[in-house]
Amino acid sequence: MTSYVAAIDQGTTSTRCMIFDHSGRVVASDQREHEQIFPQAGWVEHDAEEIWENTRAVAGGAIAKADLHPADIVAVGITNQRETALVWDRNTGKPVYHAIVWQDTRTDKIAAELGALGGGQERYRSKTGLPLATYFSGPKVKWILDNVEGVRARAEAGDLLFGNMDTWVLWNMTGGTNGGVHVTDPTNASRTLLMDLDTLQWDAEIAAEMGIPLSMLPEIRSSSEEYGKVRERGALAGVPIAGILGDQQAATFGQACLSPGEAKNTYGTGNFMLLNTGTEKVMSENGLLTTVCYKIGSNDTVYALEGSIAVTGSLVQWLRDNLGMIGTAAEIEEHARKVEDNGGAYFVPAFSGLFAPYWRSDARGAIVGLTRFVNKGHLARAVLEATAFQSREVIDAMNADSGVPLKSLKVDGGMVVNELLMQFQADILGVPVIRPVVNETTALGAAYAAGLAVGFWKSEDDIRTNWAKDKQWDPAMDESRRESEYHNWKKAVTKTFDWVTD
Ligand SMILES: Nc1ncnc2c1ncn2[C@@H]1O[C@H](COP(=O)(O)OP(=O)(O)O)[C@@H](O)[C@H]1O
Ligand SMILES: O=P(O)(O)OC[C@H](O)CO
Repeated sequence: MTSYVAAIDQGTTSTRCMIFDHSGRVVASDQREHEQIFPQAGWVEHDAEEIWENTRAVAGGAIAKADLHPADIVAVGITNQRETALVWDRNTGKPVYHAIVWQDTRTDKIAAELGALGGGQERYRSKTGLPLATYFSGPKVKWILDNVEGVRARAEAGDLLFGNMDTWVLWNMTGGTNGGVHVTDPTNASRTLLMDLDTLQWDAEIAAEMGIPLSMLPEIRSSSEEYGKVRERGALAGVPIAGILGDQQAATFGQACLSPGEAKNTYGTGNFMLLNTGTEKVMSENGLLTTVCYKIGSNDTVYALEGSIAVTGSLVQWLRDNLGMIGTAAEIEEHARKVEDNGGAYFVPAFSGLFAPYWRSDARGAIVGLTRFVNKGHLARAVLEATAFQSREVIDAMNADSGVPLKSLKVDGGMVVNELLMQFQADILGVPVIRPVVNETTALGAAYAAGLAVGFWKSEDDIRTNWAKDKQWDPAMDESRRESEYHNWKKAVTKTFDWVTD
């Protein structure tokens, strides 16, 4: 009998279930989008119950499309949008508030107040690897406890649970109020500002400073081991859930970046570049994050440096949904191809402030360099180029932190079908850009973590063997143009600073 591994990919815009065979090939997949809720400027929420409903639907959908029985699936892995924070009642299974999404900036004041206790934005960096910014989960949980009526008392009474979306999906898949497992993995926990990067345990002192009861926090287990089995009524009934990786770490694993010095860049809602630094924890001096890359069972923890960019693909969505300038995301390339260059226009999408390498929550988006000459094609180019310029900035930071210049870049994610963007990325970096055959590296990485735990794949060598190149773009821009374009971009970025002054 042929066996398979399934992965649930709970992303920012949609939830997918994918089924993989032993060669890492996609056998079937199903996907559902969920609503993006914007209650006010800077706030972004998700309805966690809708997400759980979608998770059940796509698990059933993928199994049906593949015409398989749960007994054909040897393990399931979970991967997820990271940092997005949810608090729910362990007795009823009901969230006390929507999930607060990673892009949400409402915790700006909380971050500033915590920083004022001493050490400013760097207060928790030595323990957690992270700057004190709106991006991470801890302050989002504090906001819920401080602002939703009656919630703090319920949390202190031990009735409430916190989780990122991995934990919410796992708890529900393993039975919810009927014996649900309340667990996370170190890649997700390393995005909360609450986990000590050395011990891989919650830091009681930081949790106390944020007023978060330890009883709410999930147990931190490895990224690859059996946490429990899918509840009997589920589409994957009885299948062991055996892998959890935050989506960007999952993509790093799925891209076979398994040795120190190997890196990938994922182009989705935002962009996330991760460089495997091995068992060494490198502390950035250039605005990058230090994060857990993966921890496979009882093996040593592998760390990564990460350059997180909040807005890349979501800028294309914004053009489509808010401006109606394009009908589909793919149309942006058609418009961009009608012109030779950006016509002098630069679009800095600081919609959630700026993440790496700036960490400026006071920044807001700007289009600069406009003249009467600029047309729709130039703007389309400026939108795509923004992704490539932002990626160059994090790669420069990575080169500076690691001391080893990147020789080539492995890419994946929804935007890498855009050929113009990929060529411009190679041009502006001056190194080749390489796309793998299986672009669904996020789900694949979670499947690998689960499959390794149950012996479906024997070792990381199987992952290396399965990886194959699909396409490569080589730099074709001359050095002086590359540097002058990049110089203009850097100047454009400075125009977004100091916008939010309250
Ligand atoms: N042809 C394209 N050109 C540019 N951007 C695209 C294209 N197709 C999809 N995208 C963008 O890719 C993103 C979706 O990528 P995906 O990896 O599925 O995202 P996520 O996992 O973050 O939900 C969307 O933001 C969309 O705007
Ligand atoms: O869901 P994605 O692919 O947009 O990824 C979101 C990241 O995990 C946020 O840190």
